[in-house]
Amino acid sequence: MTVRGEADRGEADRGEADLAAGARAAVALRGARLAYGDRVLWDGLDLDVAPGEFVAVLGPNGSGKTSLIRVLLGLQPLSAGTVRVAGGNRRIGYVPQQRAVDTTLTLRGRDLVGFGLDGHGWGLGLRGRRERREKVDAALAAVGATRYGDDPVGLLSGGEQQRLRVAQALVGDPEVLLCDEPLLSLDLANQRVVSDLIDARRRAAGTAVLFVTHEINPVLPLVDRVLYLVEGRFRVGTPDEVMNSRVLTELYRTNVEVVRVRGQVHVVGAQHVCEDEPHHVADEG
Ligand SMILES: Nc1ncnc2c1ncn2[C@@H]1O[C@H](COP(=O)(O)OP(=O)(O)OP(=O)(O)O)[C@@H](O)[C@H]1O
Repeated sequence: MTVRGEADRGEADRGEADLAAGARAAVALRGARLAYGDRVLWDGLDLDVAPGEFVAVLGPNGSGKTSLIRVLLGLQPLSAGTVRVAGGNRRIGYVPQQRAVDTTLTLRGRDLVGFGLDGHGWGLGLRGRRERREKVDAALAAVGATRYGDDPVGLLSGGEQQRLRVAQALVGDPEVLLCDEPLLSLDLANQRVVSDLIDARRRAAGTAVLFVTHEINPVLPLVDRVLYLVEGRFRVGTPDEVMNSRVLTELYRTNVEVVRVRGQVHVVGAQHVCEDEPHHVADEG
């Protein structure tokens, strides 16, 4: 048992409350630091993502968004701090960027979705095979892909392929869904379909969502909180708390104006920071 004096009790109680919140969270990062050599992508990152919460991860090229996803997938160790994901790596769904698939790919949609099921525990028996097929059928139906579930993936449109990737990520009933620019190169209608599918899932099943994106507007109505990364600095908060001129000017260290037009957020003046200047390391979190 640890004995502590009055003076440090407040601090310790806060620490315990923090630990309790972390234990309930679907994703908990504490004092997380990621550096490649002497280049620090982020440091001192504390983030709890609650079950069912939708967190958008924003930031310019090279700010470490994909690296954060890799840490959560267990593919990249932290340089310091801790990371915990509910259910461990087996309960994570992952939706990658939409990208062109070789048109000669003869793999069927339902096979692609089936890759999302852990091969273990299903057995080779009839019952295992039937349960597996039912799960895949349900996942195909949930994303509206039943019609083309038996077609070769290479012949499907980008939007249809992306629905299958969402089905693949969801078929294993994940507690955490990690999405890395899943709307890139989709038209507006398909952006809407894919983001609505993800939103429906987190509402129905309490799946926590971390959603990396360059463009917040297509998901703005769904976003509970934003993690905004810029050159080693970051802010976490609601879209209103983070996506405003004062906070983004601090983050980018240049004059940035955030304008809201018809419910959309437009960031003016930040683009040149990531396009013209080499990415460099900031020394603070
Ligand atoms: N394994 C690695 N070793 C060294 N540097 C790396 C490694 N992985 C990524 N980087 C560098 O870290 C930086 C952050 O990369 P990351 O892909 O996480 O950024 P990002 O925010 O997702 O960028 P983008 O928006 O361009 O996709 C990049 O400059 C990248 O070159």
